Amino acid sequence: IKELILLTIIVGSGLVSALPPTKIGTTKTNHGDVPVLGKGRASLQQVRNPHYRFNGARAIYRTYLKYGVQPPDYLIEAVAKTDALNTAAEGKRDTGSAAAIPVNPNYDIAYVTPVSIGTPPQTLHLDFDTGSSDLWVFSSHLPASQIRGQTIYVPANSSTAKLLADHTWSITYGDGSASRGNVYVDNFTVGGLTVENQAVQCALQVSTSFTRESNIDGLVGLGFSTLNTVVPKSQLTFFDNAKPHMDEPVFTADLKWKSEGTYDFGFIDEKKYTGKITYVPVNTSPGYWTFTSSGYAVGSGNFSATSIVGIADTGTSLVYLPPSILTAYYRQVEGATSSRTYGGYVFPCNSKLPSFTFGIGEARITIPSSYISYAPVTAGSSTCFGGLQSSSSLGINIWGDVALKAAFVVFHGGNPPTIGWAKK
Ligand SMILES: O=C(c1ccc(-c2ccco2)nc1O)N(Cc1ccccn1)C1CC1
Repeated sequence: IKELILLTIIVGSGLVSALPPTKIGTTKTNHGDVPVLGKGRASLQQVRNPHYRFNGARAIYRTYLKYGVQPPDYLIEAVAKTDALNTAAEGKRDTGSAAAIPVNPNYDIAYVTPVSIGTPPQTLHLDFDTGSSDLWVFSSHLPASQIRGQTIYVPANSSTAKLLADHTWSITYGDGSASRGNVYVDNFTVGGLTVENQAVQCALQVSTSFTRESNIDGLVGLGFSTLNTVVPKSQLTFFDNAKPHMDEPVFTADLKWKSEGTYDFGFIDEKKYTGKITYVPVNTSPGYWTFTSSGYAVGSGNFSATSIVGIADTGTSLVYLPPSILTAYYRQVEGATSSRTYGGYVFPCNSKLPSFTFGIGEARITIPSSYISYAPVTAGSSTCFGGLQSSSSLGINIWGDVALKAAFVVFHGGNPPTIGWAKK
């Protein structure tokens, strides 16, 4: 009976898998292909259960029940105690969920998310940006001339703010915008998830494009911390600081066209997507969420299988792709031209636009044509600016909000990081 119990524990625990059978053929079931080993026989491949938490006492307890033997009291107590120890060992499990609000009701120029900083909490609306790794805010250190309606963070009014002496930062973005300043640490809360001693970079100077955007009070960098610009000691992003306290080392982006979406931290909300999530590898060296798309299709045309290396960037409004893809797309748009005046592809606003599909492995994400007719070049114009533009002057392909809002995107910060895409 002892050997039997031991064998039951080892196999029942799912710690080992059955040896792979020699496949003769396969038959379709709702669990995918099952190998058929001749008439009326099949063999099922076991796989490791990643969520399994070993509890030896429970395995023995189950064996007693299996043979109809009443488990002794000490065993019942042992099962409960082991479960409690497992949970305690895993530590507090935090998650957060916060709104991603378009800064402009008519055009998805950018999205902001309410955050709380300091004690008592100061609420600012920040642009969550997977294309950078600095968390910086409009602050009381800015000259009044550079503030136009933004909410500022006043570290002097926070009892938990601490200046990081002799630390400064300076960042320049791809569109030429820039900011610089000094650094505090303080409590930082997003959707109920708090990080204490988060580096909060306070702006002493911002470029005009930030001053003009009155609905953005700063940025939360969600790129890799290697990109952080604080000197002499670079600082960790909110995500890197929060990861050890979260159920899963993930955050997800569910951006929406002209409406409010969400950023979730520490969990994947199954209600926010349909079908399955397809994960692909991430190259972390550039510091961005860099991945390879498997190709594209214009409208209902054939899928062109071609590797497109690019980044998933919530902080960039549009999609920037190689010129060859742009030509293939805009060739289908009546009156489309690449305009030097407006700096990109424009077309008559009443032109019929095809959708644009991109590949994630075998999966396909389709950007509806309504997302690609981005905005009139100037208020009231009948010429519209395209949501797909050329990356030739950037040196990097960027899947910005126009693509991200067509999907549910999982930024998985595991070892190694991966990125997952699902339809919704
Ligand atoms: O804006 C940036 C961007 C973000 C962060 C940094 C940076 C410098 C130092 C640390 O981070 N540099 C950028 O340039 N885009 C998107 C983009 C948009 C338009 C044109 C070029 N690029 C980075 C992700 C590629």
